Amino acid sequence: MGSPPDTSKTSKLERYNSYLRRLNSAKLISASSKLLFRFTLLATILLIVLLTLHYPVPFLSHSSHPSSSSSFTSPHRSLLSSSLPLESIRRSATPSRSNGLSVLVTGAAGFVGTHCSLALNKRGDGVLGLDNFNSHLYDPSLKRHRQSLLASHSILVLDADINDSRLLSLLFASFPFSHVLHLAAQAGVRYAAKNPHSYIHSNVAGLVTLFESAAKAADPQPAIVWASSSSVYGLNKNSPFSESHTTDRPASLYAATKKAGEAIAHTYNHIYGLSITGLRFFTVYGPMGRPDMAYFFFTKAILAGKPITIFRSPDGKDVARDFTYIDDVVKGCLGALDTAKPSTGRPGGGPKTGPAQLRIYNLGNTSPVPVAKLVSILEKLLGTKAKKNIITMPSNGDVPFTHANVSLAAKDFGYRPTTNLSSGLSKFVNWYVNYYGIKLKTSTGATEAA
Ligand SMILES: O=C(O)[C@H]1O[C@H](OP(=O)(O)OP(=O)(O)OC[C@H]2O[C@@H](n3ccc(=O)[nH]c3=O)[C@H](O)[C@@H]2O)[C@H](O)[C@@H](O)[C@H]1O
Repeated sequence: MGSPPDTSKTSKLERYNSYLRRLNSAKLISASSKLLFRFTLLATILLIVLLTLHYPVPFLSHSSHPSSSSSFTSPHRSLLSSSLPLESIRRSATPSRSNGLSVLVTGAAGFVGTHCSLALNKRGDGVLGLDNFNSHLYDPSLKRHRQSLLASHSILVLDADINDSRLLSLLFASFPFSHVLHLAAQAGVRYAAKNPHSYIHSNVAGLVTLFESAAKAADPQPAIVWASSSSVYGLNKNSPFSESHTTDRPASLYAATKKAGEAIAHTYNHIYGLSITGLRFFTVYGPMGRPDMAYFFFTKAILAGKPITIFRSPDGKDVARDFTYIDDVVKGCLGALDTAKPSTGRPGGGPKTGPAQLRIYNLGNTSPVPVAKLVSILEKLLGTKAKKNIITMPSNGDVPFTHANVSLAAKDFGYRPTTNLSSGLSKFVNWYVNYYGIKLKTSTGATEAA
């Protein structure tokens, strides 16, 4: 019998060949992954270049723009850090008086935002404004007008949404704001039934974005004063409304989002030590006001000879509001800013060093006036009779009356409203006829367009 063939050499050879095959395929894989990596890198760079060319950063500063709008369905693109006008921001936000505040005002081209920004600037505080100039409630050309007015006082208003967390973080990281006056919000009680998600977007998501950025990106953390609303009292029957009353029966989604905001404020105060003050505004009116509010569109309709609808409560009583003049509200906002204590959180959202201030105040006029009376004041001021259509208040989120007790704000920062509805509306009408170029023929006669 012959000896079995010697296979040890052939199997060694096979093992060596298989090793070479593995090595080659590994090289192939590595070469192709390198190629893939380079290709991906190149494609990404190309994409970035293309995006930058096609979508230039939307930035508006002191210029007046005809009509740009944004909404929660098409949020603003974030401002890139390289395109932030840091020098203009610094100039606008730096106080001109010693120990002045440096305030980031959100909603600065809004009604209350504009008046507060002007008042802060007048006394030497620094102001940087943000506004998204949306067209939800009224034609944003009035917001552009307010922006131009602010620009004439060297106050910069950036075209930006409070949901832009990247921008907010950049701003907080770039400038040490001592305070935030947060007035950007989706306002309007009845509009909430038409566009509910805009309220969630601004009053809930936007508020969280602001608190997050202030808590985690700012060093030092600013103190925050923000706009809540009298509407949180909802169907509360105790009058006058006091901060100690329960607010668990909101009548509109608007009210519910403001109430949610107060709860969210509590959380950020508790966890991150943000100093937060909520101000419950009571139907604020005056020059440069909101065209969607009753006193404003009643004026327009009366002058045009068109009918107006006046609501009566379901029990047949007059509907009444604690109408509050803008200058009084501005004094309240400044008082709240001046008495706000610093936040106690550590930069980067670290644990707070101790409890921080958490406050809520009513800012009202303390004397409710029936809507029918407001109309009769307007009739006198405009010299024209209104065509009135009186109906029972539809179930649209409205409440029958509001009435503020302001003793807490009076005690803590000397808040004392001084303007009654007649003199406040007189100032509004003067502004209105000037702004829209309307001539009142005589003090008691008819009116005509200029
Ligand atoms: O304090 C607030 O928290 C809110 O104030 C404001 O809400 P309101 O008090 O509802 O003001 P506004 O619409 O001017 O109606 C005034 C009166 O006219 C009555 N009203 C209204 C419309 C109409 O066609 N007829 C009518 O009688 C109506 O029934 C009411 O009695 C802000 O808009 C809101 O954003 C929020 O800040």
